Amino acid sequence: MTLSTRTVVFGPARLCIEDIVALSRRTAAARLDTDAAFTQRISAGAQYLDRLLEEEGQIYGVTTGYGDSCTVGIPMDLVSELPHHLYTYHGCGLGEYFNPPQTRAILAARLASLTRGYSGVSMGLLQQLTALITHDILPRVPAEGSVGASGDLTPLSYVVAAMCGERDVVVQDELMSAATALQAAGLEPLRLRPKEGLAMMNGTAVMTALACLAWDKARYVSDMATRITALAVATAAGNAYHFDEALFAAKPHPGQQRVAARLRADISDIGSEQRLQDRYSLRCAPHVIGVLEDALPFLRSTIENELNSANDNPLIDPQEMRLLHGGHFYGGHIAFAMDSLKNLVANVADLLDRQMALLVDARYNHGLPANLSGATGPRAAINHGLKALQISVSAWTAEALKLTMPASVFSRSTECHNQDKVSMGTIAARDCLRVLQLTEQVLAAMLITVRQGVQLRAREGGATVQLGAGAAAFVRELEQDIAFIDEDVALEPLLRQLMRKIDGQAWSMYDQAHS
Ligand SMILES: N[C@@H](Cc1ccc(O)cc1)C(=O)O
Repeated sequence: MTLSTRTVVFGPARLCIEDIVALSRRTAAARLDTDAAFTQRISAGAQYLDRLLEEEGQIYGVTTGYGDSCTVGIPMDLVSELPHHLYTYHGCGLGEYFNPPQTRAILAARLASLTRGYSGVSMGLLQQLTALITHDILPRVPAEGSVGASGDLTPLSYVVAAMCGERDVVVQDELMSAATALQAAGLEPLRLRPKEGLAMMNGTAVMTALACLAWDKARYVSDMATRITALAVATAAGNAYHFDEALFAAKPHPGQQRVAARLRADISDIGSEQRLQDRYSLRCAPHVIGVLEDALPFLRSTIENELNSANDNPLIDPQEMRLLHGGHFYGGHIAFAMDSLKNLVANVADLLDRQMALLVDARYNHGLPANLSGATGPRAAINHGLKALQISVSAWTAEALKLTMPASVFSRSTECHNQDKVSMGTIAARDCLRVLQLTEQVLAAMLITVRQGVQLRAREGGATVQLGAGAAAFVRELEQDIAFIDEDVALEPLLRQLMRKIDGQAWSMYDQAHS
């Protein structure tokens, strides 16, 4: 495992999506801020809570039961056991487990919230959570069971349980008990102080972590879809003038203008158009990808505001010595961000699916062979080129589109009507990641398609556009990975290899100054 020298410092400073992504990929290390003002703030919060307890004030979730059970008083001699009960009875998650990068992002997002200094947790708890990240001890967290509004209670119960030496973790691909992993790393199981169970669980860390990863993937999808569009126009012998600067100056969406500018840099007309106006999947590509591009800065600020928020309950203000009871675990902003993002991304998948439909169809591709098959002579009859790949793209696109139903509108009253309105943000974020995965599959297929198409266009003639330097270099890179297809070949291994490269964002395409 290679950790770069980059370190993400958890303290008062604002974190960004890239910090969480770097921690999830283990290209950065984590540490707590050592500034005295920060450590004093954390200790002051814990001490204030102790004092409140001594005075036997009523503190939700400390001297009361949880949620609707807040009317139940907890006898003082049982207060210390309460936090352990919280994670224990929430140990009812099901479904797939979050993968290692997702789990790392979850740990980091929870730490980001607790280091706002409003949660009344001890320095020891923050250190234990940081230690999980540093030693890459990854709690095994089931993905299902959060309504995303009492926080991600159930999935986060697996994080706090692991910190206490309970349930299972994965360390370097090996499944083991948390107790064994803590011991091997020289860490003591944590004994929770009052309120610490709530502080760990009563927040939006799971959906926020997934949102950071989704945003990062979506930004890359936007770039790749733009570059692929340029190569699709080149393959189809389409027109670059649809992306004219004066044309786009007349419609002032900056993201859409940026996509058009990127297309202009990638392709320029060399005359003799085949068709005065290309079909929408080519001509209106900036109008589809541009919506995603325009939404990204807004979504970033929403996701980062949540990431840098104290999103538990109750909050403890150590400066003003106030206990604030509220509902900051409600993930409405992330639910909206993820419901929106999955819609934007699925529309891009659909755009690319339509482009592929044009390119493989000899009725629309301006003189290229059916299915973009490279076979010639008698062997052309038995070769079917990209026929099946296009069918797969149709399936992946349909599945992505099907998942765009918003999750947030499925709010339902739960927990004896205490949680009578909930965000469903975690479901939205999981849907969004699945839509992204399907869209990346479409991207992988389109890389094969345009790589094949650009060569066929050169072979068949009738080119109407010339590639810019960036696009031409990209085609040369694609040629390293993807062989020209003349004889039929099973494409799954190649698709998987391309998926890995897309996930690793192996190609850098455009200047990122604006997102
Ligand atoms: N989110 C609830 C707390 C809660 C915790 C655990 C539960 O099982 C239910 C509710 C609140 O702060 O009001």
